[in-house]
Amino acid sequence: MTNGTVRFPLSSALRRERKTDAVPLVNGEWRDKPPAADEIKGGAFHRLESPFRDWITPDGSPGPDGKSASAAEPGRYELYIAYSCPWASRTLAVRALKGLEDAIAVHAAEPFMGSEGWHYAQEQNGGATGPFHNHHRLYTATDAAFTGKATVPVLWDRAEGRIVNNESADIVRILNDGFIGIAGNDLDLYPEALRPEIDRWNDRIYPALNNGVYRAGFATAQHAYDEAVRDVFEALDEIDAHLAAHRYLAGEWLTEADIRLFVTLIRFDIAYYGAFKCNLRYIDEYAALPGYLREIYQWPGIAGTVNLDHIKRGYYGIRTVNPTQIVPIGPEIDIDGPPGRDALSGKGVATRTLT
Ligand SMILES: N[C@@H](CCC(=O)N[C@@H](CS)C(=O)NCC(=O)O)C(=O)O
Repeated sequence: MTNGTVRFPLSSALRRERKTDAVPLVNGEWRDKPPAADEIKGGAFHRLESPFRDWITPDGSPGPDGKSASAAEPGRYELYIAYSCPWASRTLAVRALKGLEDAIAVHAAEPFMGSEGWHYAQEQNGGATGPFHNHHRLYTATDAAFTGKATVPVLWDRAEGRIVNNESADIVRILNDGFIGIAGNDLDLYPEALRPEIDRWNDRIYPALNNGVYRAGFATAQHAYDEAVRDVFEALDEIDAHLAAHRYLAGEWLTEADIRLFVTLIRFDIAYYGAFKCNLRYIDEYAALPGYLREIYQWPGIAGTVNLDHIKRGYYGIRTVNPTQIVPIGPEIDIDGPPGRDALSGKGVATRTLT
């Protein structure tokens, strides 16, 4: 011991290794790494950027900011997801709301990652890629020398055998806008007139809540955990007060911002409270949030995108977070009861003309 500091030569060697080599796929080769090993800096969790960011548009013309795009076609694109994952779940929710179930097939991974990351119970046949079990094959089929993480969700192009996009925030917009004439309806979860309001909520909710719970759960330093949990509950308090007076985040219309909030709320009491130690309060203890959560859960199509068993097993199965991987029995949550929000005026999801 020197100057009150205990030195662990092994752990500093491990830290050095992490800097160069902590992602699971290195030059296309898989190495077994615990989730988030590459994303902890100074005890705090910093999420990596998603690398595949192409677009799909109705006619293949470039996407937003001139992004390279291919044309929407029924049956050509597929979603690879895990029900435990909130990022994947928001793409599933938008697929359901937009009536894209027949046009875009879904492949659901097993609820938690094994030594080769996300994997599928049955063999998958990703078009040109052929049969595979492991999700990382989608990444190496797209780029044989890929270095990084093999995350869900993936929006996959069967025709070209490659990942179009692996950023859920993009995929939500692609599903909303890219499949006009193929989607089962004309609903618009990101209407022009509400964009500033939606963007404001997204900017509030992503760092403090959607990613805030991960910053709490993956923190390896007390200060990083404390800060993250404070952010989580400050945001929940503010949103609860807002939703006591407004039906949805952006007022009378249900939008993309509500879907982004929903996927975190539905995981909160059964997973984040325990596994990620976000335990100042349950969602169920708030005034407006429980009814709001029930309303969105009971929205046509949404309950089918939620698998509570996978959520619990997914989070309590994360090795670094819960080494025994024992899944707790409780708490029991009531999401089928009446939402009780009819006193607040709401118009549902807007159509493209915001009628
Ligand atoms: N920015 C990505 C994040 C996706 C993500 O982190 N997914 C997690 C599951 S919830 C994952 O696949 N992690 C794999 C790993 O960390 O190796 C998105 O929103 O699409």
